[in-house]
Amino acid sequence: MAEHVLAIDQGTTSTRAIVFTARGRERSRAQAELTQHYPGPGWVEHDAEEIWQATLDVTRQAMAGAGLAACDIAGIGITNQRETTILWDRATGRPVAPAIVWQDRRTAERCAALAAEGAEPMVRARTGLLLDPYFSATKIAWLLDRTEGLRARAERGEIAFGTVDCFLLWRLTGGRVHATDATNAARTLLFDIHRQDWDDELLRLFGVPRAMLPAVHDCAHAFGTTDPALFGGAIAVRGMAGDQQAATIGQACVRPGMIKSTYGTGCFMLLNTGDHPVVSQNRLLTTVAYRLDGRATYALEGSIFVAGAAVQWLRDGLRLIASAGQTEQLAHAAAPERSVYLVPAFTGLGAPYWDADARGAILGLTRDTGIADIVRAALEAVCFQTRDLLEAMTADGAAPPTNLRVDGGMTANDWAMQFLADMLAVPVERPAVTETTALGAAALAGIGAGIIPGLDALETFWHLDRRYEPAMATPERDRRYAGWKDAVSRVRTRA
Ligand SMILES: Nc1ncnc2c1ncn2[C@@H]1O[C@H](COP(=O)(O)OP(=O)(O)O)[C@@H](O)[C@H]1O
Ligand SMILES: O=P(O)(O)OC[C@H](O)CO
Repeated sequence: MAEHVLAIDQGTTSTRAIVFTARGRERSRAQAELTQHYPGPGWVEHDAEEIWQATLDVTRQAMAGAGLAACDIAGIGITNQRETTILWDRATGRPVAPAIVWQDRRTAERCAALAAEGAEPMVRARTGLLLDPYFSATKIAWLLDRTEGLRARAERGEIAFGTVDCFLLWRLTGGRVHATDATNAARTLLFDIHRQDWDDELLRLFGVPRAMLPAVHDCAHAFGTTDPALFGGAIAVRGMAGDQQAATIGQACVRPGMIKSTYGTGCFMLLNTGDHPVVSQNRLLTTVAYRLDGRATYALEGSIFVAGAAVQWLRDGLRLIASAGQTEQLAHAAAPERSVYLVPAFTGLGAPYWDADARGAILGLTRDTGIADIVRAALEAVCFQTRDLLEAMTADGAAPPTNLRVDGGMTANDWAMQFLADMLAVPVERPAVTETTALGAAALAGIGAGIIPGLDALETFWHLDRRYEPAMATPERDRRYAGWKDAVSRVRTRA
């Protein structure tokens, strides 16, 4: 009997495939970097063909690394960067434009116009989201309106829309299946999270033809089987979830009140609110954490657009550092008395500010400011923003957490994790398996395949690697956070 599951984790900066056992142990992995394209200020694009080729390569490598054939894999789980928008020709399977990435701000004006028309309350009530370029709907409309003849073709059903999960499923199944799951659908601005269905009024508002949309299924579902030519035999695709939702599962945050924060390109904090969709009074998002057996579990989400991306910018943009890992040693070396603040609003500000037009700034520079101070400020900014989110969540009525489970590439940085615990005054816990996103997708596939009994099993998969205890005195913590709030107020374009 096949006793392994394979997770495909298609993130913003890389594509990974990881083979897990039915007990959540990693057997092998493969990874490929993804090229980022910045064709204009605030624009971010990916090449969907590159994403597909990388997915094929890493999947084959991970299977070979574990010495497994297609018949040994009980199911594939797909997890993905969310919201990123791909349109393709159903006849050829080829993308008709570059993928517009979740960070892209090109539709900020359109969102502002819709808000001025008074559309936001209805959009919020049905989707749990806000009118922001982050989500897919205005990106789809932008593509339809900017490419000659595309809207008419979409209306005739010749063009398909999908987030990355959906596009990969289409390609994996040889163009036979056009489907997504409820967590990804919930990020489009077109999906009613209460009725769990696409919404005609939202489709009209955003100008998106229904004929483009995929079917929406539970996260553990028989989505289809891969084209046998791809991996030497057909493999069933049995799990699917957006990456932050998959990380919530992988972190075993499967009971109401449990909370996790993931530090990859951006930072996303999700609080499981059970079968109750909590409406935030503090500009957090209400979203689907997962849907199993037709029942949705909801989450309150705080989304920050730039976390590890600030470290990448220091490395690739400014060339202040040679590697992300160097930031730890430099942060230690920075003089503690210097107060430099870096507001990484490169693509606007996400939760709880939602200011698409804000742009980044570095404040508090003096003649003796050095590279180490700027590096430290970039790491601190991620922690300050996490505190912004936690304060919004507790203001929304969440009980103050007893700990925060963290994961993602940036959590390798011990200095940053200690500062995070200090800033939140909450212990921070890093699990032994930091690939929680992939683990969550693998778990969904394992549940779909019947080799993992259910979400409760995730609790037995979770083991602590390191716990960071808060050590900073309250006045110092408050002084530094007040400095951050002041820095943010300087870049905001609206209250
Ligand atoms: N030791 C480190 N210190 C700080 N940031 C790091 C470190 N290692 C990796 N990162 C950052 O983590 C991010 C990669 O994390 P990952 O979870 O793979 O992201 P994604 O899923 O968004 O592609 C990069 O932005 C990188 O700059
Ligand atoms: O690629 P990540 O891990 O930064 O996640 C991206 C998010 O899903 C965007 O909403």
